[in-house]
Amino acid sequence: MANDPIHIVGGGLAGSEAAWQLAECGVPVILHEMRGRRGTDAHKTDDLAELVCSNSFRSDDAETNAVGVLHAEMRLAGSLIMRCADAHQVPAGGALAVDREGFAQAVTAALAAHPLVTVVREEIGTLPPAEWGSTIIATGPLTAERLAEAIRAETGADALAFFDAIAPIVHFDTIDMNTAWFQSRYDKVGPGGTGKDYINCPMDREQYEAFVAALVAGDKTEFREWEGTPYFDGCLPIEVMAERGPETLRHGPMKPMGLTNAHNPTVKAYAVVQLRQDNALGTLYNMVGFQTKLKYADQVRVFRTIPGLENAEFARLGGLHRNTYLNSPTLLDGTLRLKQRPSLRFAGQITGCEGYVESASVGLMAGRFAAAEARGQVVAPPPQTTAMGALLAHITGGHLASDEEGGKRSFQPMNVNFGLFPPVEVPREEGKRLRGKEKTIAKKRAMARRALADFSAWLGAEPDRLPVAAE
Ligand SMILES: Cc1cc2nc3c(=O)[nH]c(=O)nc-3n(C[C@H](O)[C@H](O)[C@H](O)COP(=O)(O)OP(=O)(O)OC[C@H]3O[C@@H](n4cnc5c(N)ncnc54)[C@H](O)[C@@H]3O)c2cc1C
Repeated sequence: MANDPIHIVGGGLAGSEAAWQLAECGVPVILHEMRGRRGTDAHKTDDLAELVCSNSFRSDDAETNAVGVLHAEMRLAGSLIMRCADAHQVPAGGALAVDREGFAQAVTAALAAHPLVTVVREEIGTLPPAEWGSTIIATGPLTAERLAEAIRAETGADALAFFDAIAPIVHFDTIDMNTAWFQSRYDKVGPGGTGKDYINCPMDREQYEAFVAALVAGDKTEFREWEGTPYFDGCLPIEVMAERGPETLRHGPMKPMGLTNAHNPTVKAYAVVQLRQDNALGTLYNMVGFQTKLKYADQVRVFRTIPGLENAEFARLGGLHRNTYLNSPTLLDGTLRLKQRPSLRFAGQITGCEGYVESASVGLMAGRFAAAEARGQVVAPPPQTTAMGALLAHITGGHLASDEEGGKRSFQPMNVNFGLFPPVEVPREEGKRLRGKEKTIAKKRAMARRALADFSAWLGAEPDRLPVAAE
């Protein structure tokens, strides 16, 4: 019922946006935030929606940049986070950067002033009691331990990750398939596979030795205090493996066995880098076993020495940091509810998105879904052609769940990027005229235009129209 309050746990970017969307729909909200009672390893204040690190919401270009499109969609949907970011903008070229204190204080004040929002400062240490009814959990990458344990007990040990060991993800159309080839190791056909499920990039001995030396010499990010958890097997950074000896990688993620170079079958590769399809659309591929702490510039420099990846564009670079997130594609339904307990919805980075804006946008969707449900309306997610829909599809199932080595989890958090959008054709005349980079930009423009048109249509089609930006 719309008069029963909806509880939200966590008043970060996602929880604050979800609370705003609900309240603006006329649904009362109780927002439980522990800061004020206890802190996290990264937050410094008690403000809601505190930015824990950079003060940038990244590119504000809604014509050729996916995060800019996400900004635009959020503004169309009456986002509190975007309204406060716009009001507290500081100069940053094409990026949207904010005065962090002014921004967080504005979000805190707007929620405190809303008659339908009650903020309670307390840590929630268990799963919400049944009497709470519909609840959104938006406790973020640093979810307090007791609640994280309770979520893990409910969902299963493999369902909640505490570490984000990220391998770089490459846009397929930037891989040189005249050098690389499709093949699964030993041509093995896994469930739903074809025996050609991986992209393989070959190296000869000289290339391999130079590559290992570059990894060892590369500039690395140091662990911060709050990341002081030791490495564990299965997500050792690639450069740590390289440091263990020159042959380690050839017997690990770069082993050449069971693979025959389709372009040069008689020459055996000395080592092979494999990439695995990362989204259902086949537009993104991740570098298998390449989780890394190399600094971003060095990742680009060193990984572009891999034959076939000389011109690779990365949808995301690798990293290794503390991050509590769900294996959402198996756990959540299309409107972010826990399948096994639909009164619980999740939002923000804990669902497996990455970044301030993405987290807030998932909060926005969760708030709208919960509001529609409270009002007895049918909930329709935004289409995958929109930035929010593309992100939601990544979170709730638009990825591949297993790999040929036996169904290991492969879901990794991700920023919004055009690789998550279904492909689009540029108008024929334009397509004929353009080449290379210009064509790529034209495609991005077409995706951005389509996203904003479809998002506006989605907003307009919502029953009983949920709030949108002031017209
Ligand atoms: C150290 C660090 C640096 C980051 N830097 C960036 C960056 O520079 N740029 C970027 O785009 N993204 C960054 N991120 C990623 C991510 O975008 C942010 O963490 C973002 O704040 C996530 O939004 P959220 O709402 O999901 O979680 P949060 O903003 O973290 O909000 C979660 C809230 O839940 C509260 N909470 C947790 N457990 C409980 C509980 N049991 N009971 C009650 N309240 C609870 C927390 O106090 C917090 O206020 C960073 C993440 C980390 C960890």
